[in-house]
Amino acid sequence: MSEYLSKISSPQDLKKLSLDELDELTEEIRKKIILTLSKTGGHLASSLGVVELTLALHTVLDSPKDKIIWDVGHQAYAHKLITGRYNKFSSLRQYGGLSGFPKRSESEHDFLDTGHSSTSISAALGMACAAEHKNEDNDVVAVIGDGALTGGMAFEALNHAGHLGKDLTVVLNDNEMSIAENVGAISNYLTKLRTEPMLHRIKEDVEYLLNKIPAIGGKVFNTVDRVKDGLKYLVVSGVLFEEFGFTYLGPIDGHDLEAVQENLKRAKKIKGPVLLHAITTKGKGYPPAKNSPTSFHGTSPFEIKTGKSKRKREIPTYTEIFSDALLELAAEDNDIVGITAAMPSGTGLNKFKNKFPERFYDVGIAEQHAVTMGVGLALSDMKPVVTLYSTFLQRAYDQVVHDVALQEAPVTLAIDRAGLVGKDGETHQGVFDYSFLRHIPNLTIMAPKDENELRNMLKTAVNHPGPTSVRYSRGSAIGVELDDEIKELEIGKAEVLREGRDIVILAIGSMVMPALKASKKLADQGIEATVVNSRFVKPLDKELILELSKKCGKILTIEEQALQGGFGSAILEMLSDNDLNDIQVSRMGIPDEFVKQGAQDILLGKYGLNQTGIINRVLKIIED
Ligand SMILES: Cc1ncc(C[n+]2csc(CCOP(=O)(O)OP(=O)(O)O)c2C)c(N)n1
Ligand SMILES: CC(=O)[C@@H](O)[C@H](O)COP(=O)(O)O
Ligand SMILES: [Mg+2]
Repeated sequence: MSEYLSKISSPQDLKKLSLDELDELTEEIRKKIILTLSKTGGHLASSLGVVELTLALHTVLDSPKDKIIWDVGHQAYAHKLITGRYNKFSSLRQYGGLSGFPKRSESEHDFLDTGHSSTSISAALGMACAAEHKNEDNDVVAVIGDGALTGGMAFEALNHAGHLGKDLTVVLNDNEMSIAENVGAISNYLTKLRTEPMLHRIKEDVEYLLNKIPAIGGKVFNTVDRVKDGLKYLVVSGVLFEEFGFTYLGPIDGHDLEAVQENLKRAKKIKGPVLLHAITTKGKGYPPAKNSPTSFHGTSPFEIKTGKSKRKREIPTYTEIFSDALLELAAEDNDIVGITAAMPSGTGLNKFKNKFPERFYDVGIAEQHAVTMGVGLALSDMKPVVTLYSTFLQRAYDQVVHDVALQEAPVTLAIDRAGLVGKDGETHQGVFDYSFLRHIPNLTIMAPKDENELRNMLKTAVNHPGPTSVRYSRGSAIGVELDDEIKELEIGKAEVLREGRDIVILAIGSMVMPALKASKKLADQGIEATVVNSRFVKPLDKELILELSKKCGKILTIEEQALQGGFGSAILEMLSDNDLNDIQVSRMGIPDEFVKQGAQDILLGKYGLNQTGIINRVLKIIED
């Protein structure tokens, strides 16, 4: 029974509660999050880890006057619950419901729409600068995780914030985890800060004593300063952050509400940027999530008692097919290297990591670096497979242009979660990759119709002498039986799956099978469609497509991608370039809008990208 939580409609209500009452509230918040996510799924472990931090922030600060920016935003469920969204919380991540991330359109307490990592310090700095320009007296706090701190953008922002010296607080929520184990030198450095408390004690004691020495003239003062400076290097303190121009506070126990409150108050008083290092536990309060934070980072619905997932999947996912195919290819080819940007489980590279640890690289949340590191490997005769979600590849656009394509480096971009990803919503839909890759010279762009073709495309890609990309969907593949052998495909060759006189359907990737099924139903109504599995967005099978277009005169293109600049646009361009402007072309895909959250099948249905939608569209074209 909720005693406090249901009555909290804004952070102001929190301020009326005593510490003991706030403590009880943390329990209620955790229960509510666990209960809701057991039904909806979502980012459980991260959210459970910041409950005290959230209450401390909202009791010390005065939101919405003061601004709290959550990095990535996947940990902001407690924030949502106490900022007027308690009653809507069961709609979390559902179609039409509350977003799983902060959304400015949802609340006056959300200041930045997030989902992608490492943006918080930059945005917070911009807001701190704006406050100064406008003579406004408000605090700005960025809350960033240790994983998000591996992103280059976070360091660009620290660098600049320290230089500007504006009042800004960065709360570093250090739970020693990204989605998987956190990686890199910064992560090791944070471990030192956490694990050498003796050295902190010494530093604090000596500083205290030095401050007691009366400042008789500049000489002693300078000596004291120099000793203190030297001390920073002697002991492990937050020296790295201090060198960036920040005052370092911590490390503190991020679950000790009072300690966090006190340190936030201290930070408010300090001039210039402050970094408050809070140690938290991912999954706190729910043993299955605490024991297995990676599985409960983003979870599907689960049984509360055991933590067991309720999802039943009989057909393997495309990610699993990719993961096994890569293992098979790498077993025969020592040059194949796997790269992930902090998503070894999500991309299926975990298996590769276990089997070929010496050929596996987790670069942290650093997509740009992942791509250009791949270039270095490729230009040194290795065969890198850079495995990224479509939405996160957006981060590395220039690296693909300038480093991969310009030098024709044989890098394979394995683009997972391409198309509609579902409940993560706008920030994560992978619907732009054809558009931002298609115009880049030298790149070969493929998308498979089923699992066998994914395997074949992967082999084609790793053995191709130039840059390639293969994109595949989130979730289950088609369920076809796997061929004994993985075969290379001829670059730029499409496949005619069915011949018919009334219309030519040019489908690509995930849209091929629905188009084929639709064509069979249409045949029952006397409409005969040619169905082409286009396979390549670049190079297109020009000869085949021009021939079919001239013969039939009616084309329908179908893709799980933005229509602007996508596969259908490529067909239009090709027809126009060949003076075939009288061919009737219709295009199915995602219109010029950001795709909201919801289950994948709901979203596909909304845009007509399923069997029924295709049938309706063909009927309309034929009737017109
Ligand atoms: C640019 C980008 N790459 C990858 C991701 C996927 N991702 C989401 S959360 C996360 C880990 C974040 O770790 P941390 O900041 O420490 O937060 P925690 O979950 O530990 O609280 C990753 C890799 C992302 N959101 N954005
Ligand atoms: C917040 C974030 O970016 C990831 O946790 C993402 O939600 C993972 O998506 P998948 O569930 O598709 O792996
Ligand atoms: Mg973390």
